[in-house]
Amino acid sequence: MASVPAVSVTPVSDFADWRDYFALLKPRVMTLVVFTGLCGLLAAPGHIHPVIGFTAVLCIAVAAGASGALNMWYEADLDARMKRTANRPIPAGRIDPASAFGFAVSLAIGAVAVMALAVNMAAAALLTVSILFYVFVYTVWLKRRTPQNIVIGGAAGAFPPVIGWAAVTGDVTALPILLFALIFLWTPPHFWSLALFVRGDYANAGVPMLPVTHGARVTRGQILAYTPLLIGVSLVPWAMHLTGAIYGMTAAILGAVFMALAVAVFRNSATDPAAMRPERRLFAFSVLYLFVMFGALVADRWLLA
Ligand code: HEM
Ligand SMILES: CC(C)=CCC/C(C)=C/CC/C(C)=C/COP(=O)(O)OP(=O)(O)O
Repeated sequence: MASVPAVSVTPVSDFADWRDYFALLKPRVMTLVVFTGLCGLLAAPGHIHPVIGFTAVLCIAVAAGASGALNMWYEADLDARMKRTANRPIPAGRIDPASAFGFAVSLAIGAVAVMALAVNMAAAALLTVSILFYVFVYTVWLKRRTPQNIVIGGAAGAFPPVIGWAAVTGDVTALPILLFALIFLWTPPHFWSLALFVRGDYANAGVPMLPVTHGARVTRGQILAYTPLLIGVSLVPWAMHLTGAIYGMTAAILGAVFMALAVAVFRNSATDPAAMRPERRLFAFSVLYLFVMFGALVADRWLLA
């Protein structure tokens, strides 16, 4: 007798729950966005009521999450072709694109509206620019067109400390502009070190990331070229006496480590991701670097004030 076929039970994970909506917000990347935004706010001169300050940081988090969700909505086709992203809620079929789009647009509009009403117009305007930059300039316009996508489009991720600062002061002065430049110059080594060891994914999806279009050697050279620029800019706030010794020493020490790791990447000639330990180390360190640098900025302002 033929055996009875097993009844197919749809796994619970095929249905969206709150965790899938949360995943749309790219929560891991958001940690650093929130931290740099909070540090921008804490480093700014003047006073902000703690509830308003909390609201401003929440708006930055929600807006960053909303633009991450819009990025996932727009790129579901690419995400489906990459191992790292294939299980995201939209390509995996757990959230339908229309629901994701509605969710993301509502959050983005809500975040800007609350920032405008509860905090100030300068912070709301900067928040709007950063959302539009991530969604239109990076995701829609540049990502599929040029290996410079993350250099130009990456500026979106440099806005949070400027927004945090503007939430307190209502304006933008030299220090927040330097913090913007710091993240702007940090993004290429951050991303290209990762892109080297996940190059295959981007090649499969046809995304023109630098290691795909110009190979590992050029990418490693570009990482090495950006690192001294990053270190140079990181020291300017201290040289201009906009920050104190804690920040200055942190920038010097972490900058030296960053440089040593970038040199190790440059000296590596491996093309097999399994032999890209220097690249993995630099990527992991890049995240720690930004956390510690912004922590030092706040420590300076509050401990040495
Ligand atoms: C265009 C610029 C950028 C690109 C293309 C990029 C890309 C990536 C990718 C693909 C990952 C891998 C892990 C993941 O999918 O979560 C990652 C990790 C990460 N990125 Fe970026 N990134 C950029 C800029 C930024 C910025 C500006 C920040 C924050 C200031 C940031 C913070 C992080 C953090 C914290 C992680 C680690 C997440 C984890 O623990 O897995 N990134 N980035
Ligand atoms: C306040 C505000 C709106 C902040 C902007 C948020 C932000 C951190 C933007 C930086 C860009 C970023 C994380 C790109 C990720 O690349 P990707 O989207 O190509 O990554 P993926 O391959 O993982 O989808």
